[in-house]
Amino acid sequence: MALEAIRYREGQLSILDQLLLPSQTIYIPILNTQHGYEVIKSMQVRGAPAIAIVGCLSLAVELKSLTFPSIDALVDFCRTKLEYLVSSRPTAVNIRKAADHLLAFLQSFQLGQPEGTAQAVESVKLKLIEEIEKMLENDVADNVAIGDHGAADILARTGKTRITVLTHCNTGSLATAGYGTALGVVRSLQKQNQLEHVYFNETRPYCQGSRLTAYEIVTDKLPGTLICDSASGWLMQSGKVDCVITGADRVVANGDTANKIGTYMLAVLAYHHNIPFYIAAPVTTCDLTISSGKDIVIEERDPREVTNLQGQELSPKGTVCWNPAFDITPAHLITGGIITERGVFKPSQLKAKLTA
Ligand SMILES: CSC[C@H]1O[C@H](OP(=O)(O)O)[C@H](O)[C@@H]1O
Repeated sequence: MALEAIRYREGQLSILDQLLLPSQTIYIPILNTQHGYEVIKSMQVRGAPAIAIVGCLSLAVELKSLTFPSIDALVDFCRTKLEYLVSSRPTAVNIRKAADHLLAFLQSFQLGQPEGTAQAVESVKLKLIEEIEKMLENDVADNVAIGDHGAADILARTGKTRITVLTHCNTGSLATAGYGTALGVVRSLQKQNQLEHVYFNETRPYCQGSRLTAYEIVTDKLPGTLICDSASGWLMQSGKVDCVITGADRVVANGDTANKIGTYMLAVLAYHHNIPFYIAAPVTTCDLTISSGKDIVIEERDPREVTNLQGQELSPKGTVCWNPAFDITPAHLITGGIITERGVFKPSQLKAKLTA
C-alpha cells in the first residue's frame, strides 16, 4: 500500500514531506492554516486534490481550539483563512471550489441566526469540521470510480485485454487522499489483471515522476518503467503505448485543461501518433466558471527549481530560466476523453454532463 500523503487521525493532521521523498519519510504536524499555507506553497504537499484537502483540514484543526462570539465572527474568520489558503497556488482549482463550498455551507446557518447563542455557534463550528472531514473519504471513493471508469473505457476503445499506459507527473496516493486519478486508472487495470505496463515520465523540474510516482510504483510492485520526459515521443513512436493518461489541475467548460508542464507536449505527440490521450480528474477539478484555457492562471515558480537539483547547482550563475509549473492542453487534443467519477466524457460534452 502506497504511503499516505495526508494523515488525519483523532483530529490530528500531519503531511508527508514530499520534498524529502524518496530518501526520507518524514511526517510534519499541521496545527493551523499558516502551517497549511506554508506546506502547500513549498510543495511539501502537492497535487490538486491533496492541496484542497490539506488546506481545509488545516482550518478544521485550527478551529478546534477556538470559540467565537457569533456566527458572523465564525464566518468572517473562516473566509479570511480560506482566501489565504486559496492564494497559496493559483492554478489548481480544487481548493477554490472547496473554499466556496464551505463558505456557502456556513452562510446557510448565518442566514438563520447571524448572532446565535454560544451553543449554536459551537454547533455550527463542529458541523463545519465534519463537512471538511468528509472530503477525505469522498476523494478516495471518487478516485476508485475514476480508475474503474477509465480502465473500462480504454479496454473498450482499444479492444485489447492488456494495456500499456504512459503517464506524467504524480497523480497517485501522493497527490490525493488515496488511490489516485491517472494512477488510479493504472491501479484499476492492475486490479483487473489488465495492466501490461506503465511508463512514467520523470517530470522535470520537480521530478514528481522519478521521485514520487516511482515510489508508488515500487511500493505497490506495479510493472513500471521510468523514462526521461524527452523520451516520450520516441516511446510513442515504438508502438508500445496504448494510451496516455495524465491528471489535471483545472479542467474548464470547453474541456481545455491545465496540468503539469509537459502535458501539452505529450498531447501533441499522442495526436501525431494517433494514441488516445485522456485526462483523469474528479469533478472537484472541473471549473465551469471559466470558458476556455486562455483564462487559466499559470503558476510560475522559482527558476532555482530548474537550475538546482536537490541543492546541487546545475547551471552557471547568471543563467536566465523560465519555470512555468503548468501548461494548457486544448480540448481537441484530449482524444480519449475526460475521465471523472461520473464517467468518461468527450471534452465538448463536459459542461452538459456536469450540469445535467
Ligand atoms: C491528481 S494531482 C493533479 C495534478 O497536480 C500536480 O501538480 P503539482 O505536483 O504541481 O501539485 C500535477 O499537475 C498533477 O497532474
